[in-house]
Amino acid sequence: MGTDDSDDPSTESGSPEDETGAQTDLSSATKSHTSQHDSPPHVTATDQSSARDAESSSQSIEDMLLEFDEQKGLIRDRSLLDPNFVVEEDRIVGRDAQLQEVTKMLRVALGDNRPPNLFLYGPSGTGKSLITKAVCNNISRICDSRDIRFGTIEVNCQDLDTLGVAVYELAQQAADEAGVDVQVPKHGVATKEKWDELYRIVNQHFDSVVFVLDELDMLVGRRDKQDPAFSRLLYQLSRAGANDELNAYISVVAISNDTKMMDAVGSRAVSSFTPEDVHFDDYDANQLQAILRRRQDAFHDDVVDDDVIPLAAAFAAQTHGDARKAIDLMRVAGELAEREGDARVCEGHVRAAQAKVEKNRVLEVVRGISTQKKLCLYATAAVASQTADGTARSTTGYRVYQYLTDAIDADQYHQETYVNKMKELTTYSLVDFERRSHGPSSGMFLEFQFGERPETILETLREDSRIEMVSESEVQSVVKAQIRNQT
Ligand SMILES: Nc1ncnc2c1ncn2[C@@H]1O[C@H](COP(=O)(O)OP(=O)(O)OP(=O)(O)O)[C@@H](O)[C@H]1O
Repeated sequence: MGTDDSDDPSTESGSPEDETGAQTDLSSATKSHTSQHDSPPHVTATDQSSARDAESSSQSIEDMLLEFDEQKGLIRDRSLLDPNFVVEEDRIVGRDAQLQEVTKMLRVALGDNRPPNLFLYGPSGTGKSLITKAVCNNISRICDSRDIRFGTIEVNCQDLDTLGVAVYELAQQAADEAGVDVQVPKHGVATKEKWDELYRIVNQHFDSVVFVLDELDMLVGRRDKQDPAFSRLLYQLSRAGANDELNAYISVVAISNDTKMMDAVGSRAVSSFTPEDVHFDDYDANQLQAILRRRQDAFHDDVVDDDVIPLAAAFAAQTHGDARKAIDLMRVAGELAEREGDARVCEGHVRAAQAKVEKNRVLEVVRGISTQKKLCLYATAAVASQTADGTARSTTGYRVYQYLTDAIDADQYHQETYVNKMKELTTYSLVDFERRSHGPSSGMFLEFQFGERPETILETLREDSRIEMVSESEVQSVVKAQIRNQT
């Protein structure tokens, strides 16, 4: 097998491989038909397979659908490989401390009291949302038996661009949880009316509510950088909980990947929000293996090779131990094996899945960036691909950037602009940096480190026709020379 480009979303529709395949089948079928007239029927293996191919290409869509439907898949329970599915408690591994802390703090809701506000932070895929949901689900179940009307009102702030949209989303989620309709329109009304609607729903239907604001730092809003929308949301919600606007007990759980998010929260919000912090650290490869093993029954019995889970865990641990990535790799590997009609998921499927997942992620980022940013990224990734520790110094990256811009006759920015463009790319978590100095002679520089393999970034960027023009081997020689010159 190997990397299946037809799985790439950019080639999904119109699948060029399928077209080529169909043409080959048709031409060989015609040839064998003609030869039957000219000479005695001597059926070769090629003829047989051509005939089979010709037959299968005349199969109706319905026949094909039914045939695929009858094929035994490898995946038995897809929900276990879905990142949004809340797994049972016995499938949660390596998060005892956080589970205990969050449970201890939120259990106050069971005694008909107000739980504290929480700030859960740590890298993506480290179980912040899972732990919150698992604890809230349990509280909800017990509250039901005690006649306490408990609700979890959860929003992911990633796709919410203004405070008004976020408040409407909260009202919508509250209404869904209560089984009623929101009575204000989504657009064309002041944010104050949306707040009032949220308070109305909460006051009418709940005794106690936990608001879960996932990826809160992404809610920046348009107004001003000093007082971002997430800060205003925190202020308003936690203040409403403390005064008469909300009768129900309110706790706000803010979740973020950005450990510094609280530094950006304005002083008004800090004084009303005052959360208890819970830190989620990276998983190591062993923990990731344990997480995957407890989901192995997502697959039918005995269809997953022994080396699949260790390899998927090792790939996911390479970046920062992201359980979502590990689970995703298992799912994609399983789906690749199914699509290829293989009887088992094996190491090769995991490697192909890794290439595909990485490439898709990089594609997602690079698709929308300017040529200049692509050149900065390409130069830096080219350096990182040649250093022993996979890092790239900004000073070296800039020289390679200069070479690239000369080679394709593009505008050339100053080093400071190159550095700023690279820094902007850190918001996509594709690249990170640290300020460093290797002694007085080297001066200060930024050291960039990539979240994905630099080779994947280079490969993806070479799909840009301007970058493709530059000789790969020449870039490599320039990079090597520049690395040798590093002091
Ligand atoms: N300790 C764990 N045990 C079992 N599954 C886990 C564990 N931690 C995370 N997962 C699984 O990994 C995936 C991602 O987890 P989750 O969404 O909780 O991460 P997160 O820290 O909230 O990430 P993000 O910051 O990106 O939202 C989910 O499918 C979740 O079920």
